[in-house]
Amino acid sequence: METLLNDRYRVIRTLGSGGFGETFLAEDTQMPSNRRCVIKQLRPIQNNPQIYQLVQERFQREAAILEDLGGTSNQIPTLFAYFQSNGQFYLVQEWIEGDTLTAKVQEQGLLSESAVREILINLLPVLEQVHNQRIVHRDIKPDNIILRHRDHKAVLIDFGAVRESMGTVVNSQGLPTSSIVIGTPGYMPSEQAAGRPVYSSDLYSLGMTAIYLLTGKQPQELETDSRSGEIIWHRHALSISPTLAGVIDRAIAYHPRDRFATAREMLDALQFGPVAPTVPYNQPPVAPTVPYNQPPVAPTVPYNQPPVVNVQPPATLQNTVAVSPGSSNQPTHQNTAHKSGQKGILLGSLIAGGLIGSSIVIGFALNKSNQPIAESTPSSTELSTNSNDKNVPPSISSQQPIDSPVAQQTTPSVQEPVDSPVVQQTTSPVQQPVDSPVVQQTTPPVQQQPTSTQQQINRPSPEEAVEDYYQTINNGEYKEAWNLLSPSYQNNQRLHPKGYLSYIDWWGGQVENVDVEQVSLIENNSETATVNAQLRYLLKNGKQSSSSVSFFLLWDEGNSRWVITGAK
Ligand SMILES: Nc1ncnc2c1ncn2[C@@H]1O[C@H](COP(=O)(O)OP(=O)(O)OP(=O)(O)O)[C@@H](O)[C@H]1O
Repeated sequence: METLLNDRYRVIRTLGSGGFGETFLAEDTQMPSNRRCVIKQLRPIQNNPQIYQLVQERFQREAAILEDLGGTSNQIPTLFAYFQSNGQFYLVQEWIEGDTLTAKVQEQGLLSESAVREILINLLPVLEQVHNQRIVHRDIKPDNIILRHRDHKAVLIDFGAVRESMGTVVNSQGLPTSSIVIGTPGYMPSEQAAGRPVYSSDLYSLGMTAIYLLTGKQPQELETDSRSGEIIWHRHALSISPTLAGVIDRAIAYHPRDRFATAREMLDALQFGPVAPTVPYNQPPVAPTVPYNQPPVAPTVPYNQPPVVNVQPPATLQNTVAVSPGSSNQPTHQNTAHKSGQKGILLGSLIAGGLIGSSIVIGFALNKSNQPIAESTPSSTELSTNSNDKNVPPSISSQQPIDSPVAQQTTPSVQEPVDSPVVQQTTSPVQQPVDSPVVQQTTPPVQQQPTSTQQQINRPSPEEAVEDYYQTINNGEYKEAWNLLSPSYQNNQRLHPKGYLSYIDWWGGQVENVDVEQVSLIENNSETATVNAQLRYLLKNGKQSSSSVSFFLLWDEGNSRWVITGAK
């Protein structure tokens, strides 16, 4: 049966379907040529009339930005129109006839160095324009770059901000903010995964894209150096020049300050090189970007996670995901990112590097299947996310993360709900979510670092941190609670196969309340702590269960809070 969207656009076929809705190729029946166009359907994450108005406003704002962008570069699809229908939002865009870079590699094999250089040289001026308009694309990857047939130019599609507007919620201060961050595991650097994208986040994604073109390897297929966290990719592209390798290395540096500051800088290095690579080309990637024991400044992520290498991710990990942003209202900014310091490097690399692949930050929603997300009972155990496991009551095991999602329909066993992570909100400077995901904000005020004495005085106890974590959940502040988990925990694919969506599916969808019946400190030093907690879950279906969980906490100096790095 013929579908006519908005009484105007005749759908020819579906191009794809993601977590936000479908994308159609259509023809415009109200144009003399019946010109073809791409219609992207977007569904708000929350089906809530109060939120709808906010989503609408934000959608309009972001669409206006897209219109501007399309008008300034012919390597960005023109926005023809936008409309709303049946509670859903639609963008009508120029159809770019061509092949995505993914399709190109799949069909023709690896690209040569000169082809990759040409693509980069072709795209970097576009990115420069985008960044000059204070916009971060947020989802650069081979799937989102189309080589246009007519002129062989690279066209950048699928800007993240409009999709991000679908995650608009009201924060605890009553202000609209986005509950999600858009990005693709492996292509998205850690600061973006934490909700603080900067311009060079796009350069990172472009660097990872170049690696894919040269090696055919998705980020998750690349190993990460266990000491430095750097991505090991040179061995898969031995014949490329030191100049290109150096440019890519610098683009994919874990820390934004080690990357090119601008797209223009990267372009110049590519054209006029050489640049000093973060890791000398051909040298075994042992040397970290910065010394591992360099004094950290406000780590945003724990650094003592076991390194992971060569994780084979599910194929879906190339998909764009929506992720809970960092709990910061602070605008995305490099100053903020600088605070991560060295501590963040290893973990970040784990994330950015490819570990990600399997675990990253992953978001949610965007599961391509339209199936409800399996949410596992949060338990220090993790509920398996295998389809076979979906109906199995989660059990607690040392391997199971606490708040893993699993679509669990059965009555939780006593061991089931365990849960989760931790961290304390009260003393941490609250990082506010960025208001407009699309527009890069200006420099946030630099947080003052408390003195060590102050820190000791103000530091909440680990037991309080665990209690506060559950209080946050009981208050329905799921995003805040999620941000109390370390990135590696958030990114645990086993526990959070759909990232934040898995998390809220469990906590918001199935758990009514959690009582922390008892907490006891097992171990505590200046950096880490272990807390045992006796938890009692009241589920929305009326069932109750109890479990005893050990939480592992890491003191996050920069944010003056404990974060949960694991549980069993
Ligand atoms: N303007 C465009 N011109 C041509 N093809 C496009 C355009 N926009 C998207 N496409 C193609 O349509 C297909 C689906 O696009 P879409 O952006 O929905 O991808 P997705 O990754 O499945 O969704 P999402 O990123 O929202 O989860 C992809 O193959 C993409 O290359």
